[in-house]
Amino acid sequence: MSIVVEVVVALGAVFVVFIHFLHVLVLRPKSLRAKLHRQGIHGPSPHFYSGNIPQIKNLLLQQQQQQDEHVPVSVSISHSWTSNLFPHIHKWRNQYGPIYLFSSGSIQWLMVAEMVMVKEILLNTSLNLGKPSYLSKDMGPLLGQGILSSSGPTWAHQRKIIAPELYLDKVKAMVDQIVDSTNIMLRSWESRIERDGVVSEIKIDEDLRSLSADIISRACFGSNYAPGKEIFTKLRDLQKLLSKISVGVPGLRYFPNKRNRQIWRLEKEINSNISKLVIQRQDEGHEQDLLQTILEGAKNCDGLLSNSISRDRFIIDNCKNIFFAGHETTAITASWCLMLLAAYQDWQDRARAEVLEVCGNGNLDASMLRSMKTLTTVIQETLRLYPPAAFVVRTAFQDININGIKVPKGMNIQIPISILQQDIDLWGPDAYKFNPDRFANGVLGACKIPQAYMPFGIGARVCAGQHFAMIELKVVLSLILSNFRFSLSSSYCHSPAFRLVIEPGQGVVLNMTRI
Ligand code: HEM
Repeated sequence: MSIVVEVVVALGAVFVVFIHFLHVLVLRPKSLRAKLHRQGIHGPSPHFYSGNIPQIKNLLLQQQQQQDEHVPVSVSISHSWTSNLFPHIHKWRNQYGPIYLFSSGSIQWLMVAEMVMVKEILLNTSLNLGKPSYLSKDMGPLLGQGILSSSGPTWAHQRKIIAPELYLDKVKAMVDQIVDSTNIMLRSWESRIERDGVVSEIKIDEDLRSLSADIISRACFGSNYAPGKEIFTKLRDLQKLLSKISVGVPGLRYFPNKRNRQIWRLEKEINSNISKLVIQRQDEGHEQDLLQTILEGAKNCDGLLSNSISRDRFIIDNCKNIFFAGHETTAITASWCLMLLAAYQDWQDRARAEVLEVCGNGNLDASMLRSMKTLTTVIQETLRLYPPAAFVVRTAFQDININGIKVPKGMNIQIPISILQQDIDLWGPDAYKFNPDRFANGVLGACKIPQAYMPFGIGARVCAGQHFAMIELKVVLSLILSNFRFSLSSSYCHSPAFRLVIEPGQGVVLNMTRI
């Protein structure tokens, strides 16, 4: 009798799992797609389990092979890299128009590369559009339910607590700290140049990542920044492991294979290290850094937040979110900027002349940064051609009408920042050229539709750390420019790569001399 019961229970469990997968992989996707097909929106046919991922991988492989055959070995710097990294978007946009459907496993996407609709989506202030749930599920070990991945009232509450701390006034006070951190890196470059003679070949990426981790650790953890930086090193390893997992394919993160075991171990260690810092902080009293802001915000969690996330999750996840959002993005932008300034010596000279004029022989301070107009346009143009975040994503939490299209509840939306920022119709025939002058009169003068410039996103969920990032970039770049002259090394290979962010695939190698 008991065996019969066990068999019935087991069959029941199998049936429930089967129904769940049937719903997630077949019925729900079919129904979502059908609702958009009826409105004339189409796309490539997906496989029921892996969606269009195999087609995407094939197109990437073909693109890679073509490149290997045709591109001369000599260094060539073309800024029109999006067709190499996202050949599927170019192909399907030509085939199905700027608004089309595709699927990555269980996730159904509406690709939107049409500005009227993009504006309506990003400027929409209702809480019916939010972040897709795969961010907190597949990217859970990294993002959890923090500000980056949450939606609705939970997000609104977190934004209110965290964002003001990242705004301009607070960051201004940090300029001295950013200068101190940068000077440590510059002294190490100087010693290398002295050791090598006059010129040193320096691969800058790791140094800039370490610098950026140092800066964000100080902002986040104040004088506890050394253990904070250790946490960030582990988070970087976690990010690397997670970037290899295809999001949306059910179950991939739960197989007990070597990679997943590493992910689980790192997640546990990071969470417990942050908790230790928090406990230490409660014993020791406090300073007004970002962790303190998050801790004080957590005290007021009882209302809105506690229904959806616990106090501990709020603290841990948001520390991880700040790292993820602010560390890699800023370091990579600095790498791209230096690569471009090395490739375009006239711009390097112009930017350096401005920095020297603004700073004179004195120390850099916050008030000087506003006068660095040329450097600002160089950073803006870098972020246009090489935005670290390639896409902005949203999910419809309710059926929602966007510019006449009824987007059904559960549909995800992807907006290709990098492709819109290089669109000839929006930016003119020199869209693929490096021309910081286009920003001489601000974003309004640079593009037919200014909202098409969105390296930091636009609207309610615009990057909370954009001022922080711009200040950090200006300080770091102006200190480098005023201390060194640099050109691209012959070993530099221009190969933008997409690994959660758009980064120099083989790093940036510069020949550096002291001024
Ligand atoms: C060049 C550097 C950076 C770039 C290109 C960048 C870009 C972005 C983008 C595209 C978004 C998503 C916007 C959206 O979904 O609509 C975002 C969100 C965010 N970023 Fe940044 N970011 C940078 C630096 C930073 C820094 C330094 C910090 C913190 C210190 C930061 C904190 C955040 C936060 C907290 C959010 C979430 C905002 C929300 O959802 O309300 N970012 N960023």
